[in-house]
Amino acid sequence: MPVLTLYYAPGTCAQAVRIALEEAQAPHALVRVDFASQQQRTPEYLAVNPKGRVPALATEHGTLTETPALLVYVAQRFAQANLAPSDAFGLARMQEFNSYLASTVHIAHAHRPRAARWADEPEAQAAMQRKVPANMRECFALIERHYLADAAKGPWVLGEQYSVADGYLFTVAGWLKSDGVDIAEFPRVAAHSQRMAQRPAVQRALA
Ligand SMILES: N[C@@H](CCC(=O)N[C@@H](CS)C(=O)NCC(=O)O)C(=O)O
Repeated sequence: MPVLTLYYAPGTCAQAVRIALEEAQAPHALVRVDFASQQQRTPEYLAVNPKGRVPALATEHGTLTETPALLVYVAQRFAQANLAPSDAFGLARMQEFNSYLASTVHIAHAHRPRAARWADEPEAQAAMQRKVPANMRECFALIERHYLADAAKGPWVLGEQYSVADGYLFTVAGWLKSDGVDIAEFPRVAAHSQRMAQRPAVQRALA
């Protein structure tokens, strides 16, 4: 019986953690949370994660939430998989990138489902949804010109070293289409996603 259990829903930020677990070849169980039936708001699931969100990762020490925390946990627990830099600066750079995705891209993307709950305020709802593509473009333009600017450093977010940040970028880039943005507008992000799609661990995580 695996010690780790990942609570996830397909297409969500939990995919980044699935990719990390697959890359680490970490024994784990999966529990799919059914958003269609609002399972994330049931008392049973709120007992797992009081925030009513995925991902959540149950461990023998307790349950962790927040994607960047889960990613660094998997990287450090399965250190032999080399999914994070071991030096202080490199690790902080990876955390910087993951925090950027969580605090900007994720928020921009989440405006669409959150607006759907504002049925009693149709104008505010429409205004919020209209802004999603522009907000996503702003976030990805920064990723393209800042984090992926120097392709000569290597194919991954941190350069030569593949890390859990790559699975996170791949996951959020997968939201562009449904948010009304063509990934081709960001050629470095598009090339990164193509490289990611070829990794066996990513293919297992998406299966
Ligand atoms: N800050 C959290 C955000 C988690 C989050 O918002 N997850 C979304 C899926 S990507 C979710 O569970 N949404 C369900 C809901 O809001 O009802 C993280 O980084 O893990």
